[in-house]
Amino acid sequence: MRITTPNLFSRTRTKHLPPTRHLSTSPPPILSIQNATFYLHHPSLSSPSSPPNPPFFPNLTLTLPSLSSPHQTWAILSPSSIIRTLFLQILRGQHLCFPPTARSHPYLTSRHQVPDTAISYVGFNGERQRFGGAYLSARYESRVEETDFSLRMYLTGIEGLNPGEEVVRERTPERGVLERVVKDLELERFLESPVSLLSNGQSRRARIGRALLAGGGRGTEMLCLDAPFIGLDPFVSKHISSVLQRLAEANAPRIVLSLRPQDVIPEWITHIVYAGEDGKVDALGPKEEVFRYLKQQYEDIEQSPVSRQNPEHDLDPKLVEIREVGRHLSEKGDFEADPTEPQTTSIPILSRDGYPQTDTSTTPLGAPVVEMEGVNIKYGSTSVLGNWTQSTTSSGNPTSGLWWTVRQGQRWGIFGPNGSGKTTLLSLVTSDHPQTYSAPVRIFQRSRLPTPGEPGITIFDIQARMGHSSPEVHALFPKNLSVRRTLESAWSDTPIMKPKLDGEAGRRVDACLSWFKAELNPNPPSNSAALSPSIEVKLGNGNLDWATNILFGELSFSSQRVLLFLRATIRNPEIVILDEAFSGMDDLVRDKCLLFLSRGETMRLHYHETGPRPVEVDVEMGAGNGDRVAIRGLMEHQALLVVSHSRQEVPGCVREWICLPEAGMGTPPRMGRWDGPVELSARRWSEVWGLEGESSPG
Ligand SMILES: Nc1ncnc2c1ncn2[C@@H]1O[C@H](COP(=O)(O)OP(=O)(O)OP(=O)(O)O)[C@@H](O)[C@H]1O
Repeated sequence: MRITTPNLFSRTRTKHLPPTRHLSTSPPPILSIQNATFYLHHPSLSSPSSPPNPPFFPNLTLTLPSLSSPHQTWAILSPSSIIRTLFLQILRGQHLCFPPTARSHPYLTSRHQVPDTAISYVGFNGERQRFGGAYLSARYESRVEETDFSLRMYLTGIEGLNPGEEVVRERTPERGVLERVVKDLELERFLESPVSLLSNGQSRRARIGRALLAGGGRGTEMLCLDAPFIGLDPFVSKHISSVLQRLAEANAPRIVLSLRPQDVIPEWITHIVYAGEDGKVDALGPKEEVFRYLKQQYEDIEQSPVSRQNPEHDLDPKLVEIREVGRHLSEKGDFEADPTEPQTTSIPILSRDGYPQTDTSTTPLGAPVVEMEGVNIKYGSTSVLGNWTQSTTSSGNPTSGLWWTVRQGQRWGIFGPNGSGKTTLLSLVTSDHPQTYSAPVRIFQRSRLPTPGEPGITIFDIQARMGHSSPEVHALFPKNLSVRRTLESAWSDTPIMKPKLDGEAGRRVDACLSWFKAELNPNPPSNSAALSPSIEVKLGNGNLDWATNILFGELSFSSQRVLLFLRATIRNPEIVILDEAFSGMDDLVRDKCLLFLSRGETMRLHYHETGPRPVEVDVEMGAGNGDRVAIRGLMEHQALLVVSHSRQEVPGCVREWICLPEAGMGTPPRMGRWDGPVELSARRWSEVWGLEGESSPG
């Protein structure tokens, strides 16, 4: 049974909080929205057979000043990536506004500018693709194509081979502007390098720099940055935040950010718009006021008599949302929630993927699947991985290069600052890196080159025994494969080759599609919420035709990430590599994937009054479900390698960790072992970053 608390959210009208006074001599606002509602398609064209076309931000009233005292800098805070992006797009004049005159850009109009060019948007989905989309192996070729453009060319937008004089004049930044932006973003040493070589963190900074320099650095009045801190290490995040603060406070340009509830909200953000998953703005105004409102909502839910009397029942989705947002904000110290009465419950605390605070269980370790014995990866004279001496467990003596062994049954977290070599390390495991041939690396106990009495292992052997999801795989994945074919491609050598499927493979594909249909089917039938996936599978009710008709490229970014995560894990391969695999997913979707990674179809997350809790599916369905389970999660013969910059995205099963040093430091990597899931202990995360005793870096 589902409990709703109708009165809690009866205030569906936006909470408008007191406005800041504008200077009497102020120029007109840069954006004015007066009681407007937005649509993706014209509402009069909607028919019962057309895709859903809900109104967004209904009856929104919002004014962004072009200049104000005290200074205002706005951010949109939402748990939904789609809503965050839509909001920023709406600021730029995109999407249909009703009534059409309700949205205007008076400041731009007074200067004969148009939002399309004067307001820039920088999103961070599919970054690699925009950098030329070379496959990962191409990134490591020692000779880069001469036509590959340099970071300097990318930043100015002068990328063609023979740009016209006018283009060059228009795009060349004023003297000193390029140098300042490059210095601020710490990109000086990469200026003449091909952009295809940049790490994820470096390319993120490059994209911000390019937006700042658009039109020669003269044209951008406002810069909308969509979740700019995803994928950045805590130190780079701090640095970029201070650069943005300086720009925002100088109005050069004005900055609007989108933020996830778990992001550190920069101190210099003064105003917030909070919009829920349903696309409605619940509150907007000065940050402190919005926090006060969210805190009140959060505490109302925590103390709601309706849900307290029924702690074992699922909560209404809106309550789940506010509760999750409130939990993130109070954990980060954005507000201090009043302690609720302790719950008398005998249920032990578990991470969202079902691991206890201190985990005493042991997974038997099997054979080594990755062995690195003194790896040092260099380009010319610059070493990017392994430029250190390290004590090895075998000899105990300091030896040069990276020494690292991964065994079956181990779950590793690979951490380190942006540019420290995490992706390079994984490219040696997947054998995408050409130096895998010469470096002392053994995969599945074999080298790439033959050794006396033993043939070398081929790339097809290696990749058939691995599942891999990463931003690079995502950027290059063929967009025209159907949802079903995407999953089936786990059984083929390359995504476009015909997969070799058997009955078991088909059963697994169907199980994933049923379990994740809410996340993967953008046009669910109206009655689809009635049954939980496990019950639907049991009853054989699930019609999965949609998965053959919908293409990978038609899904949202978050759903594409879900699909690639499933493709990496569906076969239970010997090595699973999840490189930033959960970044860009919305919180609740990510939690569902994390639980599926470890427990497959055997557990489901329930959102109770006492918080989200994984429960055995057998309990939900009655005993006897065991024989119907096609996917049970990670198994003993598998090794897991995870790269993430965000604690929330690290699976609860990860125990071993390695933290690579900042490039050029010459210090060895630090390694350790956690005694439980990192989700339940900020101390464990601080340990990785060498910050014990300090507040958690995120
Ligand atoms: N072919 C190449 N030539 C020169 N330098 C390269 C090449 N390929 C990668 N690099 C450099 O190697 C360093 C390590 O990059 P890598 O992508 O492995 O870092 P990372 O730890 O994964 O970073 P992030 O967290 O930002 O994703 C970076 O400074 C990158 O610019």
